[in-house]
Amino acid sequence: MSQPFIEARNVGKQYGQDIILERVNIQVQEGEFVTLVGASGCGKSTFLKMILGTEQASSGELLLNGQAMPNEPGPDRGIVFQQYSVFPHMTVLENVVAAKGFQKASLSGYLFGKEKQQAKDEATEVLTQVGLSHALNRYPHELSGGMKQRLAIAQAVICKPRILLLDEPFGALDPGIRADMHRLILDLWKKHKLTIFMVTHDLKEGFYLGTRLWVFDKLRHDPHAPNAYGASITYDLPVGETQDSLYQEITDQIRPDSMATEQTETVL
Ligand SMILES: Nc1ncnc2c1ncn2[C@@H]1O[C@H](COP(=O)(O)OP(=O)(O)OP(=O)(O)O)[C@@H](O)[C@H]1O
Repeated sequence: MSQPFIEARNVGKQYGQDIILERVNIQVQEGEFVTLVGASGCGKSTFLKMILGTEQASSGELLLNGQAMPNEPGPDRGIVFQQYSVFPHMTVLENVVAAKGFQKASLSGYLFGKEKQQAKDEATEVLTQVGLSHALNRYPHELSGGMKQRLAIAQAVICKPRILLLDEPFGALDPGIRADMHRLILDLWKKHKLTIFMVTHDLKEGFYLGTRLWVFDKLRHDPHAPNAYGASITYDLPVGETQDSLYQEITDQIRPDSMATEQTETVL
């Protein structure tokens, strides 16, 4: 097998005395679509932040192409959060052009002349891909939740990341809109040959969208010291094209408190 694109070797993470993650060992090849599920607070977002470069492992090694993961965000890694992270005072087009500008090395992030026109053309192209070509001149407050999330995705995609990190990106959207977003993300994944890591609280969504599903859970518990042990990846499953029998098996096997109690319905 070729060198993994991303590899975690015995990765652990703690904040002060609290152990969040321990003994995380994984290898991921470029082009995989990994979905991450697990109880609230078990460290899924923390793991994404370590790939993004805004958090570092406390122990072990996290590698990108065999080298230490850069300890700051870079254009090769884009992220979309559940809460819409767009600039409220800019139009849809300006938001995406600005995202491209911040990618530039210039301190101001401003683009000028030919470069700016090129960024506008690229932004228009990406906004067409995410279905927002009719809303280029609207402001975020004039957009629906789904449209805002399409905009946030366009901001990430224009930077041409190789890795796209999605932290519950559809959690705030209603089921009908989520089905549209699923189609969009699968299209972008294929078109741009992305490697995706997506946190979701919806197990069915995780099974449907991913090529691989990770369950984060604690293997060790001390009832007197709940933060003495961290979560690991307790299941690493090939998924995709909803495998109903496997889905049922995992639903039955993972601890009842491993998933959020919130019941969300996924329309597939
Ligand atoms: N900067 C920080 N300093 C201290 N503790 C933190 C910090 N960031 C996260 N934590 C703690 O780390 C634990 C894991 O948080 P994280 O957000 O990774 O969990 P999660 O699995 O993504 O949860 P959720 O599903 O609710 O989003 C939590 O207990 C959280 O309070």
